[in-house]
Order: sequence, then C-alpha cells, then structure tokens
Amino acid sequence: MVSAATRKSLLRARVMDFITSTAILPLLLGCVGLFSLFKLLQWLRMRAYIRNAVVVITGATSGLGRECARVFHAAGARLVLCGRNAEALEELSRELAASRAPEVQTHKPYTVAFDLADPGAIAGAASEILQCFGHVDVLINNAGISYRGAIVDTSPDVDKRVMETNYFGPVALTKALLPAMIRRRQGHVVAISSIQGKISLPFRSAYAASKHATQAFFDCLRAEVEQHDIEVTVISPGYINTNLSLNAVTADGSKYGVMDETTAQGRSPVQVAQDILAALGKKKKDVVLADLMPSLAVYLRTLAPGLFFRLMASRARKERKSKHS
Ligand SMILES: NC(=O)C1=CN([C@@H]2O[C@H](COP(=O)(O)OP(=O)(O)OC[C@H]3O[C@@H](n4cnc5c(N)ncnc54)[C@H](OP(=O)(O)O)[C@@H]3O)[C@@H](O)[C@H]2O)C=CC1
Ligand SMILES: CCCCCCCCCCCCCCCC(=O)OCC(=O)COP(=O)(O)O
Repeated sequence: MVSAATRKSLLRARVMDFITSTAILPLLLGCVGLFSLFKLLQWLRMRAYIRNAVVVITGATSGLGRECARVFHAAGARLVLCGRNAEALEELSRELAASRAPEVQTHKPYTVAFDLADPGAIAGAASEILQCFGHVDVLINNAGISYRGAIVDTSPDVDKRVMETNYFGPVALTKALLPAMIRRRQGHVVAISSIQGKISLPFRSAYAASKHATQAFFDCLRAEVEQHDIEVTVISPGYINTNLSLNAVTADGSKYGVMDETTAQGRSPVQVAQDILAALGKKKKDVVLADLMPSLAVYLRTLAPGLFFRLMASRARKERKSKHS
C-alpha cells in the first residue's frame, strides 16, 4: 500500500520531471519575461506622456486634486494649479517646488485662483491659464462639491450651485481652452465624474444629476474632437478618503460638515491619483475606479433596472428611518 503522502510526492516529482524535460519551463519563463517587458514599456510610455506636459488641475487645494498635483509633479508635468483659495494654491506650489523627484526634472507650478461657480470668471481664468506655459496639454476637471438632502426640501438655488460647480463651470472652462488645443491638434481633457455619474442614489439628486450631465457632455465631446486628435477621459471613482462629505452642501445651502463613514473608509486619494496618471498614459476613455459593490451596481442599473430601483427605494426608506430614530 502506498500512503497518501508518498502518492503526493510522487505526483509532484512527475510534474517537476515533466516541466524540466519539456519546453514548458522556458515557455513559462518567456511569458513572465514578456509580461514584465510589456508592463515596463507601458510604464515608460506613461511617464513619457506626462513628462514636461502642461497639466491644468482644478480643485488642487484639497483631496484628490492635491494628490493629483503631487503625483503629476513627481512625474515631471508642468502644472497649473487652480482653486478658489489663492493662498492655499501658493502654499502647494511652494511645497512642490521644494520637492525633488528621482530621475525626472520637475517644474515650479503656476497658480490661477478663480471660482468655477462664477460664469463671469471663466474666460479670464482660461486666458491666464494659457499664458502660464503658452498652451495646455492636459486639463483635469477635478473640482467639485457634493450634496446631501431630500428633493422636496431642497431649494433650487442649491441645485443651481451644485450644477454650476460640477457641470457648467468645467464645461465652460473646457470650451474656453478647447480652441487652442484644436489649433495644436493636441490635447487631453479629463473629467473627474463619479460612480454617481452612472447610477443615482437617494438624497444625492443634485450631485448625481451634475455627474450624469458630466458623463454625457464629455462622451459627446470625445466623439466630436476625435477628428482633432484630442483625447477625452471620464474617470468615475467610488468613495475616496477626502473632505468631500465635510464640504458637501445641504438642502438649505448650509455646509453638511460631517465626515461620512463611507468617505472615511474610501480609497486613498494618492492611490486614485496614481490610477488616474496610469489611465491617462494609456489614453483610456472611460474608467471606473471603485470597489466591487459600486461596480456591480452600475451593471445592475443597466441589466436589471427594476431590481436596482427597488434597492434604491429600500435604501431611501432605511436612510429616512435612521434619520428619524
Ligand atoms: N471623495 C469621494 O468620495 C469622491 C470624489 N469624487 C470627485 O472627486 C473630485 C474631487 O473631490 P474631493 O477631492 O473628493 O473633494 P474635496 O472637497 O477635498 O475637494 C474639492 C476641491 O474642489 C474645489 N472647489 C469646490 N468648489 C469650487 C468652486 N466653486 N470653484 C473652484 N474650485 C472649487 C475645492 O476648492 P476650495 O478649497 O476652493 O473649496 C477643492 O479643492 C470631485 O469632482 C468629486 O465629485 C468622485 C467620486 C468619489
Ligand atoms: C448582483 C449584486 C448587485 C449588488 C448591487 C448593490 C447595490 C448597492 C448600491 C451600492 C451603492 C454604491 C454607491 C457608491 C457611490 C459612490 O461611490 O459615490 C462616489 C461619490 O461620488 C461619493 O460622493 P458622496 O457625496 O455621495 O459621498
């Protein structure tokens, strides 16, 4: 009788024999080598794409925008940092200018302060941006605000404020910078949307609407500017650990001021910024950066909308109940 342990080691010896006596080992090693080479080439291409590129980042004073600034600066981009708070922008610019990156020449960023929700500010801001380095290679429309509230309680002014910041502002800025990109036949426009640009959650109406509009606008833009060799990437993140919920606006226009657990447990903004850099290097068109549940929810909305709507209604009931208990 042969014991189970002996049978196992005999089998292992036979498999090893097979691998070493046939062409499988060199084949396996070859595959691993080719894969590593492919990854290295991809990484080098991504680095080359961003090195010295003029990259404009809105909402650079905080959260994802600030981490994008750090990651793109370290990759050698020439940055134009935008936000409302001139002092915070200057501070970030000084921090980046003082930092060094291995093997890459870095550049001191410019700053342009303006309010995206002020339609009168966009044209002036765009020409200031263009004067910084003479042109724009990549525009990252990142700035945004979130919202918490029931539709019946929400003043139309709040709907407008969220739409101005998340939709009309980025759209106007993109339109103002587009002609210069078209003239150079070069440019990359990025929209930081959200999973909520693909599915709508209860008590997020203004935010989800602004992000759905963002997705739609930049999908149209992609098709229209392809003839000018301009790339458009829409990024849809799930929760990220930033101040987004703290800064969110509520139904009456006041600040929400709460760090939601979902946000606090979200992905690290550094990781998301690195994923964005990689996505741009690969010229991806539409990227979801979310965990399993939010990603499944997007499929569910398309494949079984009835079930998805029931889930959302139950989510609304639960949220209402927990608010009133
Ligand atoms: N955190 C998350 O879970 C997720 C975030 N996103 C998206 O990521 C983007 C970045 O948000 P995040 O970093 O998380 O949030 P933060 O609140 O940390 O950052 C928002 C940035 O937007 C700027 N901003 C807000 N309003 C205006 C305005 N009117 N004009 C100019 N700039 C403005 C803020 O600048 P200021 O200092 O002037 O307020 C700040 O720099 C947003 O578009 C958001 O919708 C998407 C999915 C998930
Ligand atoms: C086959 C099984 C399917 C399971 C589907 C379950 C559906 C559960 C719903 C999941 C909802 C996920 C929501 C994700 C939302 C999100 O990531 O939003 C990102 C943001 O923009 C966050 O902003 P907020 O201001 O809302 O914090």
